[in-house]
Amino acid sequence: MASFQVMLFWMIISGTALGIVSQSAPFSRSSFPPDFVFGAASSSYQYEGAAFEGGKGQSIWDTYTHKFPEKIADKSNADVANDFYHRYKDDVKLLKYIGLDAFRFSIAWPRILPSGKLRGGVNKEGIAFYNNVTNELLANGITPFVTLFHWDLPQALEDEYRGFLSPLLIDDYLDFVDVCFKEFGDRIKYWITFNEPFTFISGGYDGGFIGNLAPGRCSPWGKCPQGDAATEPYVAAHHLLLSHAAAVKLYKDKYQAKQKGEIGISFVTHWFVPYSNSTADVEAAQRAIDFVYGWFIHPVVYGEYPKSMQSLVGSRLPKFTDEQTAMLKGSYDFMGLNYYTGNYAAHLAHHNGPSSSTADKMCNLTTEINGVPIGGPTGVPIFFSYPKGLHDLLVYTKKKYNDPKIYITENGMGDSNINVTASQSINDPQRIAFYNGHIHAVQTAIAEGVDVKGFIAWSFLDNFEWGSGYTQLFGLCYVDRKHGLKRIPKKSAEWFRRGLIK
Ligand SMILES: N=C(CCCS[C@@H]1CC(=O)N(Cc2ccccc2)C1=O)N[C@@H]1O[C@H](CO[C@@H]2OC[C@@H](O)[C@H](O)[C@H]2O)[C@@H](O)[C@H](O)[C@H]1O
Repeated sequence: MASFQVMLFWMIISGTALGIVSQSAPFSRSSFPPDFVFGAASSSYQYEGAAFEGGKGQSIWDTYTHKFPEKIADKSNADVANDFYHRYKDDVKLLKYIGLDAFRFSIAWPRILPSGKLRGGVNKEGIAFYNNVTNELLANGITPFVTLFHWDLPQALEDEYRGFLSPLLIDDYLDFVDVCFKEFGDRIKYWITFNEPFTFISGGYDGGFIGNLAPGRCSPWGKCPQGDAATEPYVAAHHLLLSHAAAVKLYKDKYQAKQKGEIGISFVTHWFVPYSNSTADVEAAQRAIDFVYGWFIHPVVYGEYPKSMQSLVGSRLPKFTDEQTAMLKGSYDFMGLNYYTGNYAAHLAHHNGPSSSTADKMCNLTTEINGVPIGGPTGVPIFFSYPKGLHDLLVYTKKKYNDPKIYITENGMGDSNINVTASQSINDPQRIAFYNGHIHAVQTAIAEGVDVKGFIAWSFLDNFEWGSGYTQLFGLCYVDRKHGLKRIPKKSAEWFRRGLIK
C-alpha cells in the first residue's frame, strides 16, 4: 500500500479526514490508577552516539555496523545516533514538557567496563555520564527505569569466548550489574536485567524475524559467516536466563533491603491468533507463543522451559540443574512486556528444511488471511496495529504466569522515513490512533484485573532502528538529521502532553 494510501487509511481511522475530530479523542491519565506511570523508552546504542568517546569500549553493535554496513537498510550506524551523550539535559527538558512520569534508558556495558571485565577497570567517565542522566531525570521529577542489557555486548567478550555462547558470560554480566547496583542503586528503583531476550537471541543467532542482529550468527544456509541456528540460540538463551537469575539473586541478597528498588526483565512477543479454528491451528498459536514468549517467561516464573519446547527441541534444549531451577523460579518483582503487533499462526505439518529455533515451532506465521491484514497498516511492512492483541496478551499473562505486576516497557509504531518530508513525519495522526487504541486496551485489561502499573512508549525520539537504520521512525519526537539533530515534538507528543496534564 503506497504511503499516501497508508496515511489516508489512518486519517479515516482517526477521523481526521472526515473532520469528525481533529484527532483521536485524547486519553486522560485520570482514567488510570493514581500511581500508574506513563513513560517513553530509549536504549544506549540507539540514542547515545559518542561510540568512541568518554572511555567507552566497543560493543558488538559498533563492530557489526562497521563490518557489515550492507546488513543495515541505509548502511548507517549509531556512531553519533541522537547524540544523547551530549544532549541529555535538553532531552530531559523535552520529556518534562511532554509531561512523562518515567524515562527508560539502558546502560551500555562497554561504557562502564570497556574491556567487558571488571578486572579490566571501571570507566569513571561512564559512571559519571549515567550519574548525570539519573540526577537530571530525578531533578525534573522523572522516574528512571534502567535496562542493564539492551543488546550492546562488549566486543571483547565476543572475541574472547563468543559472548552468550559461553557460561563465562554469566560471571562477567554479574560483575557488570554489581557495579551498576552499587553506583546507581541509591537512586534507580526499577531495574530491567535484559531487553527482549527473544529478539536478541533470535536475531543474533538464528537470523530472526526482523533480520540479522549482532553478533550476526546463524547457519551457513542463512548467509552468516559462522553459527548454527539449530543449537546456538538455545545455548545462548540458556546462559542469558542464568545471567538474569544470578543478577536478581545478587540484587535481592546484597542491595534490595537497603535500596528498596524492584527488579524485572522485559519480554517481547506478538499476539498469535489461530489462522483457522482447526485444532491444528489453535495448537500452532499456542506453540508460537511458547517458543517466543514462553521460552523466557516460563523459566523465570516456573524454573523450566515450556513442555512444548522440551518435546519438540529435545536434546538440543539445554537442561537446568535443580539449583538453577530454584534460582530462576520467581526471579522477578515485575515483568516488562514489549508489544508491537499480532500475527496469525497456522500449523506447519512438514518442515523439510534444516533445523532452527525458528523452524522448531512448526508454525507458519502470517499477517493476513485472504488478503485482509490483521490490523491497520504502519510504516513497518510486517507490523500492523492490533490493540486487541495487547489486551489478550495481558489477560493471558495474568492467567498463565501467576498474575504478575506488569509494566508495558515498549509499545509503538514506525513510520517510513523514505521519500517523506519532516513536516509529514511530524504530522502523525496514525500514531495518535495507534496509541489511543493500545492505551485503551491496557485500560480494559486493568478493568479485568490485570495488574498493569505503567505504559512506556517506544520511543521518545526517532532513533537508530537496528537493521532498519534511520529509515523507520518510532519517536514521539522527530529528529531532524539534516539540521543538527534538532528535536521536534510530533502531533502525537502533543496528544500525550494534553492527556498527561495532572
Ligand atoms: N524490534 C523489536 C523486536 C520486534 C518484535 S520481535 C518479534 C516478536 C515476535 O513474536 N517474533 C516472533 C516472530 C517470528 C516470525 C514471524 C513473526 C513473529 C519476533 O521476532 N523490539 C523492540 O522494538 C523497537 C522497534 O524495533 C523496530 O521494529 C521494526 C524493525 O523493522 C526495525 O528494524 C526495529 O528496529 C526497537 O527499537 C527496540 O530496541 C526493541 O526493543
